Amino acid sequence: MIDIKEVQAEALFAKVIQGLHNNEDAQLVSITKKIQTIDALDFYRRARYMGRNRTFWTNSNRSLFLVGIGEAYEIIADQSRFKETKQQWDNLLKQATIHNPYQLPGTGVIALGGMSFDPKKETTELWKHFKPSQFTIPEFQLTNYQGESYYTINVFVKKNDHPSQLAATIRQIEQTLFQASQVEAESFSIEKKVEIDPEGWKESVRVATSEIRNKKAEKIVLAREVRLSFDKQPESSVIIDKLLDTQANSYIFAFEKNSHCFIGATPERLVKVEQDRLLSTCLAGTAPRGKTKAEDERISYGLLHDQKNRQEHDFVVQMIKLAIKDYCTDLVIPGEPIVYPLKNLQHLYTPVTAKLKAGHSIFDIIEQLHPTPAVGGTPRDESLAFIRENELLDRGWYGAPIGWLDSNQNGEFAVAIRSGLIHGDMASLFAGCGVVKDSNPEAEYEETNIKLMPMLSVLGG
Ligand SMILES: C=C(O[C@H]1C=CC=C(C(=O)O)[C@@H]1O)C(=O)O
Ligand SMILES: [Mg+2]
Repeated sequence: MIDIKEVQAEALFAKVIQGLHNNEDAQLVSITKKIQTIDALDFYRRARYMGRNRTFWTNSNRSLFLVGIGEAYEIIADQSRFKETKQQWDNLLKQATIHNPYQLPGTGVIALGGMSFDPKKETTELWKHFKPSQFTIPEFQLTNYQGESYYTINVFVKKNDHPSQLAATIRQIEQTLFQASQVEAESFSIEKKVEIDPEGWKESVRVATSEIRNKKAEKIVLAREVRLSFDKQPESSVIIDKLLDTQANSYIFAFEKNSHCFIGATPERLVKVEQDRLLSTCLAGTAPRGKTKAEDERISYGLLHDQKNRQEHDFVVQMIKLAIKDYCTDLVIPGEPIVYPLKNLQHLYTPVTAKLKAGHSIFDIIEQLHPTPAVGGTPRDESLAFIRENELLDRGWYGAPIGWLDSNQNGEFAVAIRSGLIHGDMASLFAGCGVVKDSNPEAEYEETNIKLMPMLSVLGG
């Protein structure tokens, strides 16, 4: 990795091209500069008609926004996807020329992407554009970190590229990206809403409960799908806008792949790493919000003292503790959960902090953690086998790690729940819940209904 201080894009392209030996040789050039603060969603909106995929990401306290436009490079992996993604990323960085004087988390070259929930489950037509592991190094990237904007261009330069042509193309695209134009967002409305086999789903909850009572597993998370059709294809920027307005305390994300867009507002952090500081979260156990303050307090007190929900939560705490202990020191996990309030529901929440041991990366942690019992179950293999066989849907990227990493040991991944896939003028929304020995199919069904609300309400349902 070459780090340089002062740059002119065209001169830098020329220098890098000169250093390439043959036609197969290529190298990533990444240039970051600080710019006047601009709105992340505006930047995303302006790229709408560029014929490039867009990515949007913001963390739950809105201290970081990332927008990626296009693909300068893609890292795709299937088998051994954690190790392979890490290796491809390291190789790319080793050869890259990077100009980033700021070194703040999320600035400079980043990879943004996600994974499928279960690579062993056959991919259906619905998720054909989303790979088992797929990370994009965007061509154009905006990082808003603590209210300041940083702009990055990434170019994968080849031997027979022309520096002046590359620079001219970039300038042309930047005219659109930085032009203060008001892109009118057209509204859309739902024409049809279909729940995919709710009775069949309740039956699968019944079967899971009896497996658990027969000691085949302790917890199994089962998800279901609701399919919507619209009068026209919903534009993702409209949905993001509404999610930003309504879903505080949640990560908001969108990954476009051709005419498909995976989008949502998840409250669940999988892992955040800043240098060697590690944060993870146990989030499981659910209740609705109250209509008045008094009712809300009564419900959260009830949630904190409810045996069934505490058990659901505790499986996650125990698993995360075990999964990361060999990779960390200074591990701190409080003995009691607290309540994490969201707009439509509240969860049991236990924060996890630790120090990542030298030599380990965020990918090692994701590999250990995914899937936690908040989206898979306990024990992992048995619950996954049950889901693979009995669940009535292809989860695709739902329930899986999504996030970003930079070239300075920083990164953050969330668990992609409270989400849906927009495909043409249709959307598939997903919600699941933790089935334990005392689960009641009707109550679990109601729980998935409130988990569908964040997405349903912004889509007009
Ligand atoms: C699997 C989902 O939620 C998980 C996260 C928090 C609470 C959960 C629960 O109480 O069942 C689930 O484990 C989902 O929203 O689709
Ligand atoms: Mg639950």
